[in-house]
Amino acid sequence: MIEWLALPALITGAALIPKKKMDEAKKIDEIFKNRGVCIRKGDNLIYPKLIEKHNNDDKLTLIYSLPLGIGSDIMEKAEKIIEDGINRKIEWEFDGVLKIYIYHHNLPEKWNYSNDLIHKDTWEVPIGKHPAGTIFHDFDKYPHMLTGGTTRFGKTVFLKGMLNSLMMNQFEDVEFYILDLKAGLEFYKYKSLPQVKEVACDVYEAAEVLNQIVEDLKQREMEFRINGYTNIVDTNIKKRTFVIVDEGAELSPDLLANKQAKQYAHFCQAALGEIARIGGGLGYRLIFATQYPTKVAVPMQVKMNIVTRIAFTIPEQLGSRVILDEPGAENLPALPGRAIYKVEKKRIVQVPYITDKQMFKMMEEKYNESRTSRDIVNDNRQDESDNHKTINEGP
Ligand SMILES: Nc1ncnc2c1ncn2[C@@H]1O[C@H](COP(=O)(O)OP(=O)(O)OP(=O)(O)O)[C@@H](O)[C@H]1O
Repeated sequence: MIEWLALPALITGAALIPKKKMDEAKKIDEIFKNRGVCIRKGDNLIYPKLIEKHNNDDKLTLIYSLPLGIGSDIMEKAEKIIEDGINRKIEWEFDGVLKIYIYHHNLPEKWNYSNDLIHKDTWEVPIGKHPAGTIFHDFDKYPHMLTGGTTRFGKTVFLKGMLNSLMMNQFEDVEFYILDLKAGLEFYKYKSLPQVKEVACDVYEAAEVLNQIVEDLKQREMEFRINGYTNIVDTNIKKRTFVIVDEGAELSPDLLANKQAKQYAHFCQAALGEIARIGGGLGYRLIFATQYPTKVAVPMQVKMNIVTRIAFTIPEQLGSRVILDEPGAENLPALPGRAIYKVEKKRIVQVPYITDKQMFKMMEEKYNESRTSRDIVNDNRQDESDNHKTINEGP
């Protein structure tokens, strides 16, 4: 009797033993098999081969050797499938071997801009939180930036965050020209800041401002030539000039109906191309943003000279290719501030959130601080001039 009962008990016991969770590497192997990510050699199918596996506090890194004939393009197709299969976002890169990164911690859905993001006296601005830490972009290393994404996913907040960081970092040495082609609704309010030289609100004003910038650029180029300078970062010149374009598509002749506006737009695109092409070494930094990431909205000359790309959520893979030169942004979750930052490699980040109110408050504090320190400097100058006077007026 006891023996008779023992068998079902064993079976029930076996059913209660939890199944061993399939680990990520095994799941990915399975996905490669199920999706036929392989090449055929005779009767054999050869799949990507896991050659190394590292696990640390931040992430699991899986390194695969790929059989000849399979390139990084397989990941363009497999990325989303792997993410669905392991239920986590992944990052990957290919440098002879395929590296897949699976982070242990998820990104926050929102986090606020704060004072500790200010890197005083540098040209570094926070881009966003990444599972491995906060990522900063150095405008002296990579002078220009192209950003795109569907409306309402955080481009403007991102641009404002950068404006704020640059102001806080380099209060005395930064200047801005802003082409706010959404009728000035976002940036015109910053026009009274001494650092903001001009805010253009339509294609005609933009052409005027860009004309001025191109003139200055030529002048600066001549000065550099005379002095034998090749790049501003190797000189003592501290000033940097940022040209921010928010809604670059408004400068696309193909998207404008009015004949005269088209002509101005042609000029604007050519001028922006020139800034992107030669401005970097001369201290000009172009930030070009658009919510219509199409070939006509992003001039070729601009795109070709911008290494740094930031894509917010974009519905079509085509749009991701315009901004990043590869797919990915179409797979981002529909969260404002979630973006792919690409320079050297792609990283998914959550951009810090900042409001106009917070910016005005920080800027006001900064003005008060700089006025106080300027008053102190002026007091010293007073002493010096008094000394000077005394000497001049001596017997
Ligand atoms: N980094 C962020 N974190 C959390 N929420 C954000 C973030 N950025 C933007 N948002 C939210 O998304 C809304 C839209 O952001 P934003 O105006 O920057 O979008 P946009 O892409 O510039 O849109 P549009 O092109 O229509 O101006 C904001 O009002 C805010 O509520």
